[in-house]
Amino acid sequence: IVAVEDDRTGTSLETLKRAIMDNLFYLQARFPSVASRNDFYMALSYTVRDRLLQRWISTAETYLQQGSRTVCYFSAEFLLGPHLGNNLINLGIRQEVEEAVNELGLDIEELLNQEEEPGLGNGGLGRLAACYLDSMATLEIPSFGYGIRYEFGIFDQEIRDGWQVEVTDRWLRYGNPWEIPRPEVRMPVKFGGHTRSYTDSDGHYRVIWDAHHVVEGVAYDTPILGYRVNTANTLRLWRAEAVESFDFQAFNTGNYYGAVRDKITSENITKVLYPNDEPLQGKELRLSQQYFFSSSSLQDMIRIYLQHNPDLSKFHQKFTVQLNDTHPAISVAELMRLLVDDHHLDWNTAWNVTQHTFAYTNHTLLPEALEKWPIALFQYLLPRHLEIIFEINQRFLDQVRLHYPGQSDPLARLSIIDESGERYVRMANLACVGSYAINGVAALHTELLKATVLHDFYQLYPERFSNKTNGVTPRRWVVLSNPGLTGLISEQIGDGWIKDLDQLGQLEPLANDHHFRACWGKTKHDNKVALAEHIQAKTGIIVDPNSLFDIQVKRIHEYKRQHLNVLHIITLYQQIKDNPHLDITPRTFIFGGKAAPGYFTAKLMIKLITAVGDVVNRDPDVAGRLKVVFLPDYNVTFGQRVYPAADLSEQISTAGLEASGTGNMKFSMNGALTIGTLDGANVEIREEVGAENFFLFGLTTPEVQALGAKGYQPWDYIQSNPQLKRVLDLIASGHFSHGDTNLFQPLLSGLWNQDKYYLMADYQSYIDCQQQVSQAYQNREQWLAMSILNTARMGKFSSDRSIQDYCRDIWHVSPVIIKLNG
Ligand SMILES: CCc1ccc([C@H](C)CC(=O)N[C@@H]2O[C@H](CO)[C@@H](O)[C@H](O)[C@H]2O)cc1
Repeated sequence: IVAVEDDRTGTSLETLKRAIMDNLFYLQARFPSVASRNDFYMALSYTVRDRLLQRWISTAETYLQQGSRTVCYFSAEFLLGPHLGNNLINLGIRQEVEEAVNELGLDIEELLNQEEEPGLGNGGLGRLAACYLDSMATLEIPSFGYGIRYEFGIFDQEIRDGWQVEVTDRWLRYGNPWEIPRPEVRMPVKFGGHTRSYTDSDGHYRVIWDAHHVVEGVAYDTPILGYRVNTANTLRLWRAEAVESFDFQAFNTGNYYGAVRDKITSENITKVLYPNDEPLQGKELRLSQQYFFSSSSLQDMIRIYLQHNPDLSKFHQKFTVQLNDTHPAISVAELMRLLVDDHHLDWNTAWNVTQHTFAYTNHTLLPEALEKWPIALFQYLLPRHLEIIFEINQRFLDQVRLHYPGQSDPLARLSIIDESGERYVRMANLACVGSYAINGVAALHTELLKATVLHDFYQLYPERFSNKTNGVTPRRWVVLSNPGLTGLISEQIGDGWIKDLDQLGQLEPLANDHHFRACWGKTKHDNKVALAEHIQAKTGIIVDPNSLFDIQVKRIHEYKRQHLNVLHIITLYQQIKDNPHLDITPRTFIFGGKAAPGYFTAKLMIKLITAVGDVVNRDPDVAGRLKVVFLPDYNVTFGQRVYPAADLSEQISTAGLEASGTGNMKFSMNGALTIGTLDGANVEIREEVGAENFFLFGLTTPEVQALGAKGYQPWDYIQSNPQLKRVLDLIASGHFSHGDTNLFQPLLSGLWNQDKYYLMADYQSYIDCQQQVSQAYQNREQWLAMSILNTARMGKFSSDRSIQDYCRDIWHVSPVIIKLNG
């Protein structure tokens, strides 16, 4: 008897081919000859989705049955990246599907590139959330991701005449096969209005919130499949809908706008992601977005909880919530409101539940990124929460007063309310007061948190503080991005490393193996050739894959110092102009990154990069030995192309300012060597790979602080360094701006006068270090050995290790093994 495989779950060649064609027919209502590439992409995606649904449903069922303790990851951003390729890897059916697609006369790469990536995040914070979802599922941890389903994600970036231009990201225009709408999961979210209090029949003090308007949060679920496990967790993203999407009365009176006003204003809440990656803009809509998803998520958790437990005083034993920075910190006040006002718990019980539910992760030390909201805005938008925050703060300060008898300063600093000048609600303080655990994202960052911005809280609650160094998922960032390297590694040590990254250590001895080094080098070269083709296709610039690929990709920000990188390029350029026969290591400088639309200096930095590129790339003296490329629209798909092709990873932020960095980990895992400062996770990468395999330069954090304290004069460094002066003068001369001496004035005067990020102080050390890099690159065997050792020693930086740390030290949650039913 020929066993006929189930069309929905079978993975044999014939079954897959039939399933793809069935989905093209029954879901896309298309037959092959008229079907578009998107039709085939959709048909394939549904075919793959079918094969993870069984896991998804079995997982949900098991969690319900077992009532497992569950982690909820609250994040305003999830930078997921394209799903199809990742799900093929995690299901372990990449080969089978590629064969089926080929037999149908289609090209899997084309179909993979058809997917619009869900750009529901800005940068590091959003991508970390996505890596953590992958690891929580792979480690079989019962968990939910909760966030916002923005209709428009991070803008698409185009470069026109060297300048960034933002283009709306209509990622949903062709539909999204990876989400399941849950129209019945709707949560009412109130805004504005007033509160009134009364004493109820049992003499309890009760508060009613008469809201100005109500918006409904509607759930959209995306399966998050683990790697080679049966677990598929859920990412629940909320979309805002009007309670009444059409007002017939208004319509009948001919007030057509009135008829849809509610619909428009409500839906505006989840219309678009705020494209800022550090600088704060106290916009009302931003606070509305934060409250909207925090409230919808907490209401949903209480709904799920009450299905099995009537007693909410034990809510924190079932659920724990990780606050991804302060963006969801309003949740602390919202859980109190839900427990006290809606479920009539007494204040102390509710506070005990709240404090044992939340844990807070800080991702930045930049003062301008620490969120604080004007009291007036709170009064207007969230009047009941303001009352609750005042009550929380009063009770908190009563405690603090015991700790600091007669001292007002610590109280003023610790208070959730900033009383100086216009009054604000400090969201980091609310998060710290309302959480049982507080962590930074790299060892240095956590120490700086304890010593600076959260020092007072550390004094008060030292036991709550811990470090949780970031990590990245090796599934997307090695297996999916770098199949060549994956094959080479697994050939040598098996594929256990994909779920246990410390096994990469077994590669160490091979660093001394000439043949393995050659294979390693070839893999890297093949990736560089592929990237070179992509660069030519996207920008028309021809780059030499034999040159050193020196890459800096991350959000554009002065503290990340992309402009210091440019100073190095101009230094090399001048050396060549001075002596065209100079023996220089040919380099290709590749940049990528978006600037927040309102961040003028960052946009000018992009223009500087493209302007210098235009001149250097065409200069006959340079003769192609230096190439400068700004590759537009840096996103997850872009990252998957660029990390495997790098020789040198630029991690050159001012010491003390990059909380961790995660690109640094992705580069090193793919065999790139790092040039960097002792900042963020660079410190730990250097510890793991060995100082001899890391190109270190620049001031340390204490040195930066000391220089700042004693009064930093950037001009002193320029005066005493002719090479540096010549570089700045060349920019000022208009050499890179068609003679326009004004264009880069704002950048130059910032460096001459203030140089807030110590570029002048670090310039010479950086240049000297880059010289060492060029020399090292000349010694191919040595470079390959260093590259192999970098990858071999990256075990610590798997997001699986990070999540295991959170489970052990903060969440106290254990894996639940899923058995597939039916
Ligand atoms: C209010 C606007 C705003 C938006 C996003 C943010 C994020 C915290 C910025 C961010 O992405 N931080 C990065 O987080 C990464 C993950 O932990 C770290 O690796 C980076 O060092 C940090 O800059 C701050 C302020």
